[in-house]
Amino acid sequence: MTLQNKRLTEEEFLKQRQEILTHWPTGKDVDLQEAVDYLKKVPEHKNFAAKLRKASEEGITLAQPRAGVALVDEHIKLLQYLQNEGGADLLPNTIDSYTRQNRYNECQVGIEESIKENRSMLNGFPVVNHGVKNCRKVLEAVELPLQARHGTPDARLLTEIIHAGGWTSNEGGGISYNIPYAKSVSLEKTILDWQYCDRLTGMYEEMGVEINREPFGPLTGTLVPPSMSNAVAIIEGLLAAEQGVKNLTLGYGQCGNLVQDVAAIRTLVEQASEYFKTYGYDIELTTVFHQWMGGFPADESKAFGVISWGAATAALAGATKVIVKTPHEAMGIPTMEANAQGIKATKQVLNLLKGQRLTMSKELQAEMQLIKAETKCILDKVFELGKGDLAVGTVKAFETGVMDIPFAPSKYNAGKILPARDNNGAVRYLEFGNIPMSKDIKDFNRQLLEARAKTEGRDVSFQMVVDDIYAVGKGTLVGRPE
Ligand SMILES: CC[C@H]1O[C@@H](n2cnc3c(N)ncnc32)[C@H](O)[C@@H]1O
Repeated sequence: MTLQNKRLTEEEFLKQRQEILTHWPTGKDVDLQEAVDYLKKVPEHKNFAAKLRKASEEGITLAQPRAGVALVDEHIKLLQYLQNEGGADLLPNTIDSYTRQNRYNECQVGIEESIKENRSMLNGFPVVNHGVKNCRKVLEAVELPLQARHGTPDARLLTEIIHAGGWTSNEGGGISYNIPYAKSVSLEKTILDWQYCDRLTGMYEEMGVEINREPFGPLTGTLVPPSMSNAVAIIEGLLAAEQGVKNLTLGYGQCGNLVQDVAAIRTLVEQASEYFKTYGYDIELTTVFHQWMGGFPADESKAFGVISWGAATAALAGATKVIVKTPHEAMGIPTMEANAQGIKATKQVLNLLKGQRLTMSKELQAEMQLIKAETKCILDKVFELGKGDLAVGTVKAFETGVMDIPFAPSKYNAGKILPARDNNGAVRYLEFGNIPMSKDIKDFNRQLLEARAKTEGRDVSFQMVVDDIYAVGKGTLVGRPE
């Protein structure tokens, strides 16, 4: 398959499908028509796209945790607890790391060990090994829509199984589930593989089943400048739309400065809508705001402060959905109770702020214009590199460092970009690498960092980046010198 941003033909799709469904025995239980018939019987209140639409119309922000354990019955108990005790509005199925690397044999070992040890020996739900019937068992045990949340470069079999299993949303994308999640998986391969996943979604839509797609907004979750993360989100949205996806949630990871975060969400909606219109895609667009994805304070009370700030920002931005963190974030996988506490704290704030929005101001306007201009610089270059083909342009953009994600493990990422916070905690570009920003944008970013340097009595330097990475965990937003 040559890479191009063009809808897969049925022949190209079915040829891949035949092979993909043999990658694990559970693939043989996937039958597209039977799956459509099952999905059409899923009640509306358990359809992810429908619930997002309702929230968007009502102007409310939904709360969704992350959660996943090795065994089906324990996973069901966990999700029921997060639904009933936590008050979650949407439910996740966080998938384990072996599944994300297509290492299903090791999942099998993890499942057996979990049974033996009577505790989860995997860091998520091994959905491919559990298969369609168990996905349906999970769906039928809860009263909320289900989504797969993972980090899978090749998610073709996973996507086939989750949707046949009645789950009506899938997170991920060819960039966002490669660059932050893999070291040596080619970007061309993951874009091709995610075109398959999006084409399958498009086929369900054409057969009358609504399926939501959610590119992974936060990327490395470490000081990613809003314009870089918005550029990735818009590209993955456009690539998905070309394959027939209709219902998209574009996302963004909280940086911490209120005006910048609200500007990022508002600009994401505006700019993505402009591109969908330009390229003739009729998309139902919603947004997801991820509570702080960087280092967390170990102290649980302080962690609740970070969680609540993320909830407040999501509400004031008017995001359709907020992804919830837990007071165990600094430790690792949360207990069921801690996970529920994160949701309850979040919903308390969402309810207190219901109907409130950050009003327009000259600062907010200026930040939106800056993010829009920076994002346009990046996307214009991507289209130019691809000679109009977005998929080809994206691969070339990463090869040349035009697109560059801070602190990404992938060897296909240039890693020349360096972000740091300005004096108000907004994330700025300290080093641009080969990112093609205009001179006035570069000067403006520099100016803001110089202002911080002056306040702190030190030079703009890499030390600022290091200080900012540890700051939130140590209790501040900006990493001031000690
Ligand atoms: C994207 C990274 C986030 O996913 C969270 N996470 C990963 N696996 C699980 C899991 N199995 N249960 C709950 N939270 C999880 C992790 O704590 C981090 O906040």
